[in-house]
Amino acid sequence: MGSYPDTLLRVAGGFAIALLVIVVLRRGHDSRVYPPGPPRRFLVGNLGDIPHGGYAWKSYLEISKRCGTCRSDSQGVSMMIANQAFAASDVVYLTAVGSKRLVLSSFEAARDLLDRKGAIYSSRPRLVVKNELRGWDWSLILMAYGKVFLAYRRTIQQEFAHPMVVTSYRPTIIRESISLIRRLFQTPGDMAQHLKQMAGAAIMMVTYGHQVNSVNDEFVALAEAVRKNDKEAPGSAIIDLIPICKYVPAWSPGGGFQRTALYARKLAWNMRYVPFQALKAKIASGTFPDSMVGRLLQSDSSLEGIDKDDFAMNCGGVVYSGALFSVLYGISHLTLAALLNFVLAMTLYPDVQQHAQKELDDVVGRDRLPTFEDRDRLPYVANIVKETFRWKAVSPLGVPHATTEDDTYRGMFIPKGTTVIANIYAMLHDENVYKNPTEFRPGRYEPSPEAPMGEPDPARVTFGFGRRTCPGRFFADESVWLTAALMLHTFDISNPTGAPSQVEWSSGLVSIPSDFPFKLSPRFFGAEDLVASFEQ
Ligand code: HEM
Repeated sequence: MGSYPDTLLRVAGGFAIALLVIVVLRRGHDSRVYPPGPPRRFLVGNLGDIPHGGYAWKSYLEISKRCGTCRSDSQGVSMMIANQAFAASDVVYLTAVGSKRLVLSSFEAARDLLDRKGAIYSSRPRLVVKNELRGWDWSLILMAYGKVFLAYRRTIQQEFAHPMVVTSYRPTIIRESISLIRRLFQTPGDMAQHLKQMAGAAIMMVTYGHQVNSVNDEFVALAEAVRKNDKEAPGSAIIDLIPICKYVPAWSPGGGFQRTALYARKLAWNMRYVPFQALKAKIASGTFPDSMVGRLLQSDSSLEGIDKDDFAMNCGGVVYSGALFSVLYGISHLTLAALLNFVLAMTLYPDVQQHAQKELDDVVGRDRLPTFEDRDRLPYVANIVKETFRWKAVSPLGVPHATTEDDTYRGMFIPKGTTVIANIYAMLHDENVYKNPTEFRPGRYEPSPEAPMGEPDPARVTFGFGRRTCPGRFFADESVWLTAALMLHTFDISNPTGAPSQVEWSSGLVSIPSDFPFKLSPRFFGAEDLVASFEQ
């Protein structure tokens, strides 16, 4: 916000006050009961409660705990009820300057609303800066619910459905994971770079049929340029709160954001146009690498009036860059974050690692590498992957949904146009569901007297909800599983310092751990040769 000149702020402030007066006047006639929320202040509502300055998932969880003692009165105005001990509220409602937010912090609430009432809980909030000024409305991730959204969603979902991943994408996942392990044997200290390259290369290959051979790849650089230029979280700018400001002309004081937006548009265009054109040129020259974008260019499916080239180009852009996630990192960074969390957990929990390695020795032995065919016979390794996705949420607040109709839930009114935030972090650390949630404990998924079916698979939460559930979840899960199994099989992962690791996770749409001490040592004689001689 500091980058916007004072004039714009003053204009924005004027509009805000006018809008607030209208909102307050209208509230006076409202007799509905809203979900609980912190007390609202005159004119500004919950503006001061809406988390700023990072780690919003923790702040929302605190609000939800406090709001066990909040009640909405019949005027829709929330207040704290002093000295009363209610359980935390898993549904919290905040309003500010005309915007409405509902924060869900239990799986049950997310399932009831986002899954079961998907028909009215599957849109995205209006994003003035990102979509309307910077032109990201082509991106499925940010698209409002409707016919065009459904056309894109159907395609991406089919392209990344489980059978498709198994039959078409596994060879790429295997090739990139093996090549990662080879690089780890050569320069283990560069692990983070190698993991990043692996995750990006796999996506790039299945999307455009393009082989990424180094982190300096030209297409990767285009996405990186977008990331560097586009750091604000979508929906966080003052213009998002007061959309009318978007009409401030570029030549007027405070209109500099228009020029920034134009530049951002150009970068985003290059990011999806350049790899797309490169693929088209390859196809024209007769060297047609199998890829999602290539298949779409050749398909005849109905596209709701969207130009076929635009459709294929936008699908490629969505999968590769992941519009929303590229604000901080590309989609591949979600996979990277999960893998870094896995390695960190192995340095912190050597018993877990040894247990998995014993399972690998028993099932796979030491004269070959684990493959997807071994997966069902390696339940402990599978549980390590589940626990990796639960222990540290890589996308702690997911992507906000928005309602397209008024609704009532547990007798509380939820208006049309409400932004709905699923606090994935809170759900994965819910003590009613996961015992000692901060501990990395893969055994929690095994049956026990307290949980006869084991604790629930975090995948029901990690990848979002309902009609917007992550379509890339099978691809991500298989990539993380194979990499984890190969690393556990070939390396001992340890903390060389012996001292506790001081790790911080970044705040933002993707939460990624900071550097931490680790050492990768070959686990048995011949491990490197197994990897070097591996053929698909
Ligand atoms: C560890 C890896 C990943 C995690 C944790 C993850 C998580 C998520 C989450 C939480 C959402 C929002 C869901 C919602 O709105 O409720 C999402 C959306 C999405 N993800 Fe993933 N994702 C991962 C990897 C991938 C990959 C590899 C792809 C590539 C195919 C992908 C493609 C998408 C797309 C296109 C959407 C938008 C769907 C829509 O708006 O309808 N994701 N992801």
